[in-house]
Amino acid sequence: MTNFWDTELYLSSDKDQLFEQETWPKPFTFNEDVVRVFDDMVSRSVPLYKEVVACAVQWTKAYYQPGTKIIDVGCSTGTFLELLGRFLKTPATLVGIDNSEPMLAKAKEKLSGLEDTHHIELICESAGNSSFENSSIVVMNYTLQFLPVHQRQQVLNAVYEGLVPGGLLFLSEKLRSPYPQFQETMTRHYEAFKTRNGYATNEIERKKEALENVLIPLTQMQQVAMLHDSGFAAVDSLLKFHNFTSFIAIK
Ligand SMILES: Nc1ncnc2c1ncn2[C@@H]1O[C@H](C[S@+](CC[C@H]([NH3+])C(=O)[O-])CC(=O)[O-])[C@@H](O)[C@H]1O
Ligand SMILES: O=C(O)C(=O)Cc1ccccc1
Repeated sequence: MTNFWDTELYLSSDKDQLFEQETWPKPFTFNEDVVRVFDDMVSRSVPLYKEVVACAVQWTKAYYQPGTKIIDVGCSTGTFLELLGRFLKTPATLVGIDNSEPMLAKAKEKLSGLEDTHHIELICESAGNSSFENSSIVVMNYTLQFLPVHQRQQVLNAVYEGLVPGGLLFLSEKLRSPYPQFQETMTRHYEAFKTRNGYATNEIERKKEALENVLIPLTQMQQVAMLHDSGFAAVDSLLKFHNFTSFIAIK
């Protein structure tokens, strides 16, 4: 098998040209049009996307406890679960949760090759209603940021409650700096990253408007405080590029 760090993610979608067209999703939502281009959109819009997914796999392999569940909240098209399923040798129960039906339809297709090895469950529900019972791994990459701010603590509380002792939460979020000057510079550098990845200025501006009040970033201090308040004692950050950060938290 290919060396882990040389392996490619299983990405399959059309090119993201949504915000170049006459109409675009405003407010932003994960509808069929977005799902059709999602893998290209996420990999060109999230800094270090491949590295984050790969790190989530490595940490999952390090903290997985046989007989428990591995849950990906906001699993989208199943990219993390697919990479994990290929590299996790012990048969496991892999659970993908997402509230977008078209995302899960895509995930089902992507994960179909792993059904002989792993037990796969795809659940269409809002993370606010999910149970995390008997899980040793909960991955939540760029999903909490889409929940209303007042619901986030309750979801993290439920994750903490559901994890078995020694269990891991791997959380990635788009954050904002509490210092306006840093926030402004970070945004500029993030937009330059999108430009380098082929997005035109009007695409960047339109998407920014569409995401207003939909993707609500917290500061790192607010996010870490929420993790501690839900019960996690050990919380650390693992990767950060501009305003995108990944955290690990152990029960
Ligand atoms: N309340 C909710 N409940 C459940 N799912 C939700 C909710 N709100 C949004 N979603 C789902 O969360 C996912 C967010 S994308 C995650 C990327 C993935 N983790 C990846 O690593 O490829 C990140 C991004 O698009 O920036 C989408 O699939 C939504 O349908
Ligand atoms: O924050 C942004 O500007 C993004 O484009 C991140 C993102 C990536 C994929 C779907 C929605 C938001």
